[in-house]
Amino acid sequence: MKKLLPEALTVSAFAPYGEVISVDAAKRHFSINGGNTERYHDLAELVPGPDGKMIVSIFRGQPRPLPFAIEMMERHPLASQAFVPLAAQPYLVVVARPGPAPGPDDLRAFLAQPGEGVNYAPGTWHHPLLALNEICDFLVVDRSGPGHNCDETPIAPPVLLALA
Ligand SMILES: NC(=O)N[C@@H](O)C(=O)O
Ligand code: NI
Repeated sequence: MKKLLPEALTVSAFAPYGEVISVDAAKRHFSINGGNTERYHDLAELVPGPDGKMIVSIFRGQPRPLPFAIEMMERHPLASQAFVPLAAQPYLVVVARPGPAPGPDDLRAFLAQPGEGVNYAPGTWHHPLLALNEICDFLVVDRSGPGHNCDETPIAPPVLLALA
């Protein structure tokens, strides 16, 4: 089974798939509230899609055992989907570029640190939430609206996601 090792999550590396949501990723930040607060501004392109609206949810993810077989990927063709970790644990992100269904060689993995969120652009292939180490909560911003917004595809043969 092909092994997939994660790389560090950076703005440039993740650019084909969406945005990184973090203080360090901010293009613009400025002081507000009389100097009490710094605003890290406009971090992600939220796309609700046709007749949709963006909603905020919390996903409580069970930790995934590693190594973990990546057997499927999904995409949301109509809208973006953002995950922001609320726990002090790293997590894994496995993605492939928007477009035709990916094969085992098209996958990339990133190790996201606490404080680093991701926003999947519409159509970005990704594996469902991959929490690590303990039950972790994530704030999720994604679409509510009519129509089909989740395609799944098998990854065959599966790819073995590991940290080393
Ligand atoms: N099903 C669902 O809402 N979650 C997935 O889209 C995911 O990316 O975890
Ligand atoms: Ni998803």
